Amino acid sequence: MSTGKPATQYKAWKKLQELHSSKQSQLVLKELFNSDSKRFSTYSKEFKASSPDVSILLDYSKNLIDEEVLSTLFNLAREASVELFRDDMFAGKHINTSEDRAVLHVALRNPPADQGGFKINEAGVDEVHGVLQHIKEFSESVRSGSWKGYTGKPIDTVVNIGIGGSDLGPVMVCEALKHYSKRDLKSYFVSNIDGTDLAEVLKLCNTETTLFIVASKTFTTQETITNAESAKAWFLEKAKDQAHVAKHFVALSTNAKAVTAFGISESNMFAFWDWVGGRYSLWSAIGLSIALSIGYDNFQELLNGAHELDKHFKTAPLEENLPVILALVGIWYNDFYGAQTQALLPYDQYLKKFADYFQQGDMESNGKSVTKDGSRVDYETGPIIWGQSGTNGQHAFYQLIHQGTKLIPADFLAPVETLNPISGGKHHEILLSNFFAQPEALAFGKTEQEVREELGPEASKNAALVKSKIFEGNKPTNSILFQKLTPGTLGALVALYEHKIHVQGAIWGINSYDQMGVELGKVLAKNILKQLGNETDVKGHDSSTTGLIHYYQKNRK
Ligand SMILES: O=P(O)(O)OC[C@H]1O[C@H](O)[C@@H](O)[C@@H](O)[C@@H]1O
Repeated sequence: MSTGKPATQYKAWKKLQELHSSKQSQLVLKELFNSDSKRFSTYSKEFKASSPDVSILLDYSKNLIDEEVLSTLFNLAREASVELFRDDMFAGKHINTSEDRAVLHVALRNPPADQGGFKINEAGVDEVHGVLQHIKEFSESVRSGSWKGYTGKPIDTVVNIGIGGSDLGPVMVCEALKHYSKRDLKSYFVSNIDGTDLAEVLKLCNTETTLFIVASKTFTTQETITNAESAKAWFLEKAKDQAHVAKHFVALSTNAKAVTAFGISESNMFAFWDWVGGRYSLWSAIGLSIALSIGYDNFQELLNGAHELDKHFKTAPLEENLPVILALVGIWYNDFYGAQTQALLPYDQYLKKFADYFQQGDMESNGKSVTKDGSRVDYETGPIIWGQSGTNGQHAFYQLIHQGTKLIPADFLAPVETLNPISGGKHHEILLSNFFAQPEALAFGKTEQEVREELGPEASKNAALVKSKIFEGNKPTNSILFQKLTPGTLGALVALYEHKIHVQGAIWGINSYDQMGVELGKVLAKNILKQLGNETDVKGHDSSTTGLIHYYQKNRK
């Protein structure tokens, strides 16, 4: 089990603080590369899955690290019992201590034990393959057209209604694997309680040919249940008969009672279990919209790719372990350099939702300030995750990364092969040129002398211009090159970052698997909702909140 100890108590933590103060001036990328011609081969590792098209190269050589820093970071991981905590997760121990739950998204992509899967003892784990079979049969019947709507027509539109983990995973994966999707089966996602979200999607739907998936682990989330009720009302306005609901509404949930109370029969429910965290649930029944879009075999490939990365995480020595390396390098900046954020910059248009997805994955997991043993941390925990696809980001916010005052560690991701080699592959070559150029420029910058040479005689006339064109460099990045965006590769990439989050949480001693901060919001909004009817009901707030509610009450039509 994770020690739950404050991280500052580890010897390696103190050593890292010392190294940071004593070595910072020596950790200059230009010099580190000049003095070591093998730096790339020393600090890059390749993950290869058994499937030939799934491989990931992690180059972490452009980080402000040397052997001493890195070995101390690995010592930190050992002192924090990262290996034990990892094994506890795979064994089904209740590492989500506040909710007394196992954390077993790895079980969702685990093949049966006789086919090389991990042995995991936890109630529900032996039901995983039965639910996958249900997903397979159902998705195949919808995709083939044998599942018919209430007027006998096949389904041509799928609307997933869910929020948070019951939305972001399917949204990200359906976008990322659009290349493999069935184009005549449209997918929409409704998440926001803002009626606009549902209303705009319903304008695109036909009651006779639309399937609604109500995705909610708890089946109590206000946004999802309200959206689902409104979608059902819209459907019944046309379909009239309650019995038709069974052909157009299915549920993905752990809460069978609430699902039947909503009017969806258990035979139309795809189950999962309390040991699947919302932000780790795309591998579970929550992935039904993915299987519908890309087909069950591709969905299975996604699971297989994640499982391959799970095996790597479980068995590779820490020094060779990609999620561990990413986690430790991240901690170096987050806790010793004072970096506040981490950018995710995929040079692959299909991955444009990758950073959005890991905003929840990382920030809901590691946005905590109390350790498992209840102490307030006196160090930084989870970073702010942000980013967008390259090269769009270059024309938006890279200026600040290159020349601003903040240190922004960034991960660059790109495929070796594109799925769309248009114009003879020209686009992809340009894209990759940018992918190679940006980390290089960030690391090595541009000196005053280089700027002067570039400007020529103009330089001596305009000192301010010279200064404005200098790039200090020494900005750290990881570069991740994968072969091609297949379902298996995507599965492995997502699992890579999931396990990175796990390792960081273990070192910080926090519970990465609860989300008490989000729960509070749900309660607060429900209390105010009851008071919105009458001015006299508005009680118990500060003058600002009361004033705002009164203003709304006076002005609403
Ligand atoms: O699937 P549900 O139960 O509707 O929860 C949706 C989301 O609610 C909250 O925001 C959190 O608990 C998230 O982790 C969760 O993903």
